[in-house]
Amino acid sequence: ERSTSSFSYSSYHTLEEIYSWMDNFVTEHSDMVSKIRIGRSFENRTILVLKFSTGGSRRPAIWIDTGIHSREWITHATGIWTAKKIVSEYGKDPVLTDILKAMDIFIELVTNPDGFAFTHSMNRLWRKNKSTRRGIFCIGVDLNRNWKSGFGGNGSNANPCSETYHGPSPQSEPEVAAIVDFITAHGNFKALISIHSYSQMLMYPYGQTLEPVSNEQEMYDLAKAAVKALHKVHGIQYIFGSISNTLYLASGITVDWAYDSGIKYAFSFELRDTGHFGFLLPATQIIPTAQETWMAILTIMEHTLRH
Ligand SMILES: O=C(O)[C@H](Cc1ccccc1)CC(O)(O)C[N+](=O)[O-]
Ligand SMILES: [Zn+2]
Repeated sequence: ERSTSSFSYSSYHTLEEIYSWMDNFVTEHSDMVSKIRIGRSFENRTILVLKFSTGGSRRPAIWIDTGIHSREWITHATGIWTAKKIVSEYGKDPVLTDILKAMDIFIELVTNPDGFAFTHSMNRLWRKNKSTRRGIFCIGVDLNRNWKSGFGGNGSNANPCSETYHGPSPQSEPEVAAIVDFITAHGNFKALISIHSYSQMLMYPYGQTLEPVSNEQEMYDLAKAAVKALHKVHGIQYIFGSISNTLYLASGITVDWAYDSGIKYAFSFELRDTGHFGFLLPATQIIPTAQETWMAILTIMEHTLRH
């Protein structure tokens, strides 16, 4: 494909189609968008991040990742639509324009490329990455349990055959280490949004404990405002709160690491639906889901800009 004009934002795509779209997208928006390779996956696929910037150097930054769990296809599709929305709205939407005049946005669309390829080739419901180790007879680590904060705690599993296997050590997985190294080296991230599906929830740390974060009231109020903005678009109801309170204990997760690393506005979405289709959400819901999620993301980004 030579241009993004033939790309369908209302369809699910393969890894190759997404990587090809990224190349065309960067070419077509080279004034604002660049592509950064932050590492390689276990099976040696390149791990790519899109950077949206209108200038400056090392501006305060916002991180968005989708697809850390490979079967959650609505999240990659939402991320792609969001990338297109950012370049379309700059200079039009005053809030987004203000954000991009002061901050940079980084989006990692395929955070688990090996798992994603596997959901297309062999097992649509694969969740983990595809790492293997000598003497271990089950494949893959849950990349949302492999982070340093609370590693190995309740809400993660030491059994390699578990869907929530935390791996042999924190950041043992190249897909996690690549993000940790990139965000740590950058050193100026103010917000992190890690997008999952499904359940229709907007959550914040901690997952590892029921203890509230220091800015719990602020996070609660921001999540409430974001969920309200989301609901206004298509009437979809989200619940919100801390991960441990709203969902269950989960240890070694992305947003607990981000929060403990000083990224105070760390959130995790669970997109549509509430279980009717689950991970197999029909493609007809991609654009409606992305449209409503955009309003919540914009709310979080604006708060980050202004605080
Ligand atoms: O267990 C998980 O990692 C997510 C819930 C979650 C999401 C963010 C931080 C901690 C937990 C649930 C899901 O999105 O993976 C759906 N699922 O259980 O497959
Ligand atoms: Zn998930």
